[in-house]
Amino acid sequence: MNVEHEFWRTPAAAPDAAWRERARARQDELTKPAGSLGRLEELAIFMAAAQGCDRPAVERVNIAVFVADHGIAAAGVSAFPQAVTVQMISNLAHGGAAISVLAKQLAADMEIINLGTAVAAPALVNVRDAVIAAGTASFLHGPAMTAAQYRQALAAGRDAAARAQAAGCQLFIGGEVGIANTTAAAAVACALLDEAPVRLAGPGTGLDRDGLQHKVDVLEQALAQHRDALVDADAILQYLGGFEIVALTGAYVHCAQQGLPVLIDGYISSIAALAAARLCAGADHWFLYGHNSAEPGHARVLATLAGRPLLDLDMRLGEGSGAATAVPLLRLACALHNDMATFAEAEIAGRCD
Ligand SMILES: O=C(O)c1ccc[n+]([C@@H]2O[C@H](COP(=O)([O-])O)[C@@H](O)[C@H]2O)c1
Ligand SMILES: Cc1cc2nc[nH]c2cc1C
Repeated sequence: MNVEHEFWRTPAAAPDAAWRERARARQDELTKPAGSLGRLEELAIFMAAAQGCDRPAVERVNIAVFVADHGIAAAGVSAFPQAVTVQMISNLAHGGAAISVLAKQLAADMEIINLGTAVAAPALVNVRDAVIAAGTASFLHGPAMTAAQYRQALAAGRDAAARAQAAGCQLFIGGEVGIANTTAAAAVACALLDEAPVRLAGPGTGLDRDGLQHKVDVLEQALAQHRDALVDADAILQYLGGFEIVALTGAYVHCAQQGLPVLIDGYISSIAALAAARLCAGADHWFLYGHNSAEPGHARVLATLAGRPLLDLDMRLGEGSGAATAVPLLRLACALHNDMATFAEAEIAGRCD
């Protein structure tokens, strides 16, 4: 591996403490009892520190949806057939996917990035071709991807984040689609957290009880088989991850290194965020968490990241949909911070003490 090009090893600096303190002082001057806007105050303070300014904004949002297939799908671990992944590329491109609708409502820029499906996707003008292979290999039979493919997937994510930043984006959202990716993500999380599959695997797209038991069995078998190889986060992602999971990881690392705040989506995205924090010291300082996924293992992953999701709507779709749904809250938090009158401006009496 060429050490010079291992961008994911460079630590991320923390958001600016001086701007954070200035924003906190402003919040205390606004016409409300201090702290009465609760976490909306914290959100605005975070954005002011992240953007290094006293009037933060979340108008320009970029959503990058990474799509890839998974060899582990052949083990029967999803409620849906693998063909859905490639079919969803067309749906995303034609505006029919949930995230397409949300992106339009938010006036967000959306990129669809094809990292490789079992059946090749049709060429579509608004789908970026970043195909690495026709999906990963099954991690029941060997590593999910080669070391070269791992680096390629990280770089695909980094490049998407770099394009977003070059376009002036103020908030980055990563989304994913990939049948069976809750199994790959669970495998990565089990290895990173040294947890048993029964604690982190869930129904995904809708497995029944027997289906979930089979998924747990598959995960136990794979983790036992690769135990000696899973020496660090790089090996864990290479052996057990998926192209879209690794691309999300690369995108989050780059955002953090460039000081671009990220709104993390659900189960798969949060596991990529955990991996990013393991690869790149300080990356998680730049992460906000959009929602609490209904996938049961999500809470355990968020607890490790000390992430407090903004919404709890029983969503479990992926695509970036939970994060996108939380964007209006961030916008409102910034509007309150920027536009409310201070006590002095409104000539309102302050606290008695
Ligand atoms: O993001 C989540 O919390 C989430 C939870 C469950 C399922 N998903 C989506 O469902 C797909 C994976 O589910 P599965 O059952 O095929 O592993 C994949 O396309 C994900 O985007 C996403
Ligand atoms: C239809 C469908 C849409 C999705 N979007 C993300 N994961 C998905 C899984 C399915 C099955």
